[in-house]
Amino acid sequence: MLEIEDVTVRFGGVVALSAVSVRFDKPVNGIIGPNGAGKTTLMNVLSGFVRPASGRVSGDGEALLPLAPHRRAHWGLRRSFQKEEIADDLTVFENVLVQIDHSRSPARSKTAEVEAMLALVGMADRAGKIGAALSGFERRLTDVAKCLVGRPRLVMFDEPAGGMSVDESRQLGALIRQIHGATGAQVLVIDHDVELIRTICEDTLVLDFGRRIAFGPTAEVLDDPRVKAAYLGTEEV
Ligand SMILES: Nc1ncnc2c1ncn2[C@@H]1O[C@H](COP(=O)(O)OP(=O)(O)OP(=O)(O)O)[C@@H](O)[C@H]1O
Repeated sequence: MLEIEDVTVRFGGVVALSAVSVRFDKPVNGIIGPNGAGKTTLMNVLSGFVRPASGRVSGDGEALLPLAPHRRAHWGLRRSFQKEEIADDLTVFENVLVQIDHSRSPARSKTAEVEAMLALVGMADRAGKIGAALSGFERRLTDVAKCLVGRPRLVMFDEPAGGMSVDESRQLGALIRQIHGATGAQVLVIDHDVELIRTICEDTLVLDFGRRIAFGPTAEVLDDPRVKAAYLGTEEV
């Protein structure tokens, strides 16, 4: 469970997040809002790139804000960025293995874990392909596998469907739905594709100008007049 309490972030005169509190306790949770609403800032607070002016964050009861970013990774925090981080000269298998190479588990169990996650994302048959030869979608799937090895507890996706076709976005959505069952990790997804959020997220947080304007079951939230008003003139909900 991820608990965010009273988190405020300021960049000079801009209040990017204003006393945001929310408790995510479902397997897959969404964060939506118009441009500049504070979505990425909230993920940056969780991953440790941005230090809030005030507030607390706990994951499974453990305070996360005092932990340096690498300690959060050790705790089980994973993040997939809009632009995937795939090494061009390594194979798909090696790109994923690098994530857990330092762990003390026996080599055989690390290999088995990488193979299992490549099978889950549908890349087992391309494990030997080098990064430079991958399509955009294959890079995304490899990046997801990287997030799933090493016992993740919280996996965050920042616009995972950006640049994907409708079919790829659907496949990615189905994969994201499987993460909790396969690894036990909770998932947080930011995306402008409201249909993706509607399909895969049990609960959704809506931010607007750094404030929480709605939170709860996704269908109810998307039907909320305040949410529709926030999107008016920008995007369809
Ligand atoms: N490093 C920074 N320095 C100054 N201002 C920032 C910084 N990062 C974000 N902001 C500002 O904070 C506000 C929230 O930005 P943020 O990127 O979190 O929004 P967002 O909801 O992710 O938007 P988008 O959907 O466009 O990605 C915006 O006004 C933005 O200009």
